[in-house]
Amino acid sequence: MEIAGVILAGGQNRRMHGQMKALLPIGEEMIIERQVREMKRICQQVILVTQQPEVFPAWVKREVQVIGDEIAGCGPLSGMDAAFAVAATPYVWVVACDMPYLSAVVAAALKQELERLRKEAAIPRLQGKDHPLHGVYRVDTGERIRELLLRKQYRVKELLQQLSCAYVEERFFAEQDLSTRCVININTREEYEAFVKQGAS
Ligand SMILES: Nc1nc2c(ncn2[C@@H]2O[C@H](COP(=O)(O)OP(=O)(O)OP(=O)(O)O)[C@@H](O)[C@H]2O)c(=O)[nH]1
Repeated sequence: MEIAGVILAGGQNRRMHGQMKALLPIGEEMIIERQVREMKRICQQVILVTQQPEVFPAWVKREVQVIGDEIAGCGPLSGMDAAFAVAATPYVWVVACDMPYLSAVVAAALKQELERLRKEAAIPRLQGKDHPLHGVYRVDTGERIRELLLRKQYRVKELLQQLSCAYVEERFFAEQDLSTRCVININTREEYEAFVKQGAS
């Protein structure tokens, strides 16, 4: 598939009172376990970008490449910048560490769409909202990310404006029988508790 998976886990988890969201259990597994398993279905390389490698269990360090931000703490673009620099594939699938339902099937479809339309990124756009943190990018867009960081432009929205993007909407998901729940993320304790209560699996 020529694609690397990137899990961004360098945020401050403020809305979760500092608790690392990647380690939250959903059903039998932690989110990170589900994510690594799902990414390995299509990715030759899986990269975890975090400033807190010590909180992750030892198996994570065996299974994935753990790196830190180079330009630290400026939001998701910091993690993307570091990961794109070490990715050894032409494409990169980026996710946030708080997405339990990320989908390899969706990522593969995004990559195909990106190639078909000869774009630089393929981004889900659902109910009018863009989801760059379940997006597929050409790895050479890393240069643009670095430039943005050096100009102190830290918004992912800014990156999307600079790239030629294929925006993939509900119709695409429906036509290919893909679930849109891949973009769900958990930001707060309340959201997490609601998730567990409804018996999320
Ligand atoms: N590597 C890296 N990842 C980041 C950084 N900032 C945010 N992220 C990740 O990007 C994703 C989206 O981040 P947010 O939800 O905006 O921030 P958060 O830290 O998770 O949560 P809050 O502090 O509650 O806003 C999460 O997976 C974060 O871990 C950063 O500076 N570096």
